[in-house]
Amino acid sequence: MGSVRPEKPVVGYAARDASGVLAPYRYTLRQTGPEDVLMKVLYCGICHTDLHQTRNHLGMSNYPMVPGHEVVGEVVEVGSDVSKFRAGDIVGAGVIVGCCRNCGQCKANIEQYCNKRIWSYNDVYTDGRPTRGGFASAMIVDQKFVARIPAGLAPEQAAPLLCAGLTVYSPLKHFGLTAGGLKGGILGLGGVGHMGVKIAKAMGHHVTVISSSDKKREEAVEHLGADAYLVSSDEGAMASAAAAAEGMDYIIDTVPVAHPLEPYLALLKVDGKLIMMGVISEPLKFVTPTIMLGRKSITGSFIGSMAETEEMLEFCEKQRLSSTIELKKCVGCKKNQAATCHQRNAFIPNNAEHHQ
Ligand SMILES: NC(=O)C1=CN([C@@H]2O[C@H](COP(=O)(O)OP(=O)(O)OC[C@H]3O[C@@H](n4cnc5c(N)ncnc54)[C@H](OP(=O)(O)O)[C@@H]3O)[C@@H](O)[C@H]2O)C=CC1
Ligand SMILES: O=C/C=C/c1ccc(O)c(O)c1
Ligand SMILES: [Zn+2]
Ligand SMILES: [Zn+2]
Repeated sequence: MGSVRPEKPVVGYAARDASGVLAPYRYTLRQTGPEDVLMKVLYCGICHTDLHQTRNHLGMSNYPMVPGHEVVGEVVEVGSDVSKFRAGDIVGAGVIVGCCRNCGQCKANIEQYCNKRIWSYNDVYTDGRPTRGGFASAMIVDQKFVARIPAGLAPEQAAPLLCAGLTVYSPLKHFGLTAGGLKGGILGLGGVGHMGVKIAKAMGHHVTVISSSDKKREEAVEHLGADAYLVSSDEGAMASAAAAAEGMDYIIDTVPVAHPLEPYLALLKVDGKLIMMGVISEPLKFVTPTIMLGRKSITGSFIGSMAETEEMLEFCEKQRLSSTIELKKCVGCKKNQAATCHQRNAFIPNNAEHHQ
């Protein structure tokens, strides 16, 4: 006998092609299984990966696609084997909603590197259905991939932490870059970059924002608390920074398009790390002396684990860190109440019933 719970009809916003346009799309969620958490979506951040995926930048997009992987919701129903969450809890889900649980990576609690990871959208779930993300009225997620949003974090502020926040927190922890006094660079001041500044500052780092223009100087220095600001096209300023006695311990590179690496490698100190975050499907170039003469590393990192998600959320609560967001009302309900701020967009689909 299967579950007697019915499948839940939902409305989401789907890309039907690579144009980048999203429009209402109706579908059903699977029945709430024993390990499942059904959540009403309250807020969902917009990550540049949503743009890459909806626009088929990676050549792997399947349509219709309901994006969204910075999801905060209220638990509506839990499966029989779920004890950690109950109806009414405020929870979050991110980029990954499944893994094999048996491989070395899964056993080491770095399930984001499992070769059988299941993405929260544009993938196929264990039941053979397409996965659909958080630009929707509701989502069902296995409890392993659900995190509790701490009471001290506003739900809408928490949404971008589930990808952008985690994406910078994880490599700083993994590469041992958490000590106070380190010198860090944040290349690209968008969703991931602005969380990079906040988290690195909270760790006590000296933070330099490296941006493509002068437009975000005030944002970086006055609002986010960056210690220095470099415009990447200002060759004089870049050369002076590279010649500075002490270089940077790390640079978190969030640029989402192909770009030269050598100007940034030049800013690193001996043993410094250029940590690539951007999803770039073209080859990047550099000449080897730029890393050899300083034993520098170019590395990458992919989101973070569920254990790190919980740790990062606690860190943000403790440090009173939040994301900087722009709230957008659901486009479908026509009540456009855009409010406040800069940098990030939050998509608010909890009015999706309006369209049913
Ligand atoms: N590795 C991982 O696990 C993750 C990877 N990503 C990837 O990281 C990248 C950044 O994501 P996110 O921060 O959400 O993106 P945003 O669009 O919010 O920010 C990217 C920033 O890069 C800079 N930039 C420089 N050149 C360009 C360009 N040609 N087009 C757009 N931006 C440019 C801009 O900063 P400025 O104006 O300061 O120059 C911009 O604000 C994406 O490729 C995304 O897919 C995202 C999350 C997780
Ligand atoms: O935003 C989160 C996802 C990041 C991501 C990283 C690497 C990759 O190949 C992707 O398709 C997405
Ligand atoms: Zn993301
Ligand atoms: Zn695995």
